Amino acid sequence: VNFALRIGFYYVLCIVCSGLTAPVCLLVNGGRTVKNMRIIKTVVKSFKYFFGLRFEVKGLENFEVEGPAIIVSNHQSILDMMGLMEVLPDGCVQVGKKELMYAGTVGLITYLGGVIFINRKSTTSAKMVMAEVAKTMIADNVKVWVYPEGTRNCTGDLLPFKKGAFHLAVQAQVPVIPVVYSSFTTFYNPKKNLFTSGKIKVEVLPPIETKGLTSDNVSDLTDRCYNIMRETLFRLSGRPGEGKDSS
Ligand SMILES: CCCCCCCCCCCCCCCC(=O)SCCNC(=O)CCNC(=O)[C@H](O)C(C)(C)COP(=O)(O)OP(=O)(O)OC[C@H]1O[C@@H](n2cnc3c(N)ncnc32)[C@H](O)[C@@H]1OP(=O)(O)O
Ligand SMILES: CCCCCCCC/C=C\CCCCCCCC(=O)OC[C@@H](O)COP(=O)(O)O
Repeated sequence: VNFALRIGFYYVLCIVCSGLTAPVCLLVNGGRTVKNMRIIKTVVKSFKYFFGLRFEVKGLENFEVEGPAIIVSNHQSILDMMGLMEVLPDGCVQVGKKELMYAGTVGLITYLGGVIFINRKSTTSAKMVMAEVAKTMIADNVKVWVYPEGTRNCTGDLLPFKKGAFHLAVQAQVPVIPVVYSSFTTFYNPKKNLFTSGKIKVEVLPPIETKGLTSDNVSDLTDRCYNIMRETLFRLSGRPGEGKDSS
């Protein structure tokens, strides 16, 4: 019951705050633009106090690359939105599933914030959207945040990475910046109805350059990021190597 109440409250908070923030975004910035993320971020950063969550962030200076970049991070839960806003650099949009667009006021606020919507069921259309993004991120100087696991996963390990983020980085010839959040399993587990207060360690890792790489190198780049992020996840979560073989 406690779990349902807390998660329910989170949903209500998201829906109500989106409804209140949307008109502010419209008044200040006039429509769909990444500038709205600053406003959204300010609102969302207060959410953690309601749930007793603390963030310990390291490596923020690694976001200070010149020009655009692809940011990749692990995706555990809808609660990630708080962790996202905790560190989100200016001028950064996220790639999200298109279903989010229809989530009422939350859909509206993600639209206004400039979230790039993709249809995960159609590789062809997702690739087309991503190719377009590769061009516009240079022109508009924006960073793009992608969850390369492609779905939520709260097992304490990483799912295999989808390659979209890395194709994007190579096509735009921009660095990849990995961000890792420690495992939520000690304080959040929907299967066990667990959702207590807790501490989340966040580490922004050094940028990985892609200058000169071609589509032939995408698989290697993906594996490299995966391995670095998995090691970091285990280190931050204090469970070195547990789960699968680390190969
Ligand atoms: C005030 C209150 C506010 C409250 C509220 C605020 C909220 C304000 C924040 C919102 C925050 C949102 C956060 C959302 C979070 C999600 O919604 S996460 C879910 C959606 N995101 C993703 O899925 C991103 C990751 N996925 C990808 O990048 C995937 O690669 C794609 C593009 C979807 C394609 O998927 P796929 O076909 O399943 O996968 P994949 O195996 O990668 O590709 C198949 C083949 O195509 C190739 N390929 C893939 N992409 C490309 C490409 N671009 N070019 C060429 N080839 C390609 C691959 O290499 C592969 O070929 P092989 O190498 O196997 O030969
Ligand atoms: C017409 C009224 C409809 C009302 C519907 C209201 C729904 C309100 C929904 C959401 C409140 C929480 C918003 C947090 C946004 C975070 C986005 C997110 O983390 O999405 C999950 C997605 O990345 C992964 O998708 P799957 O794990 O594959 O699934």
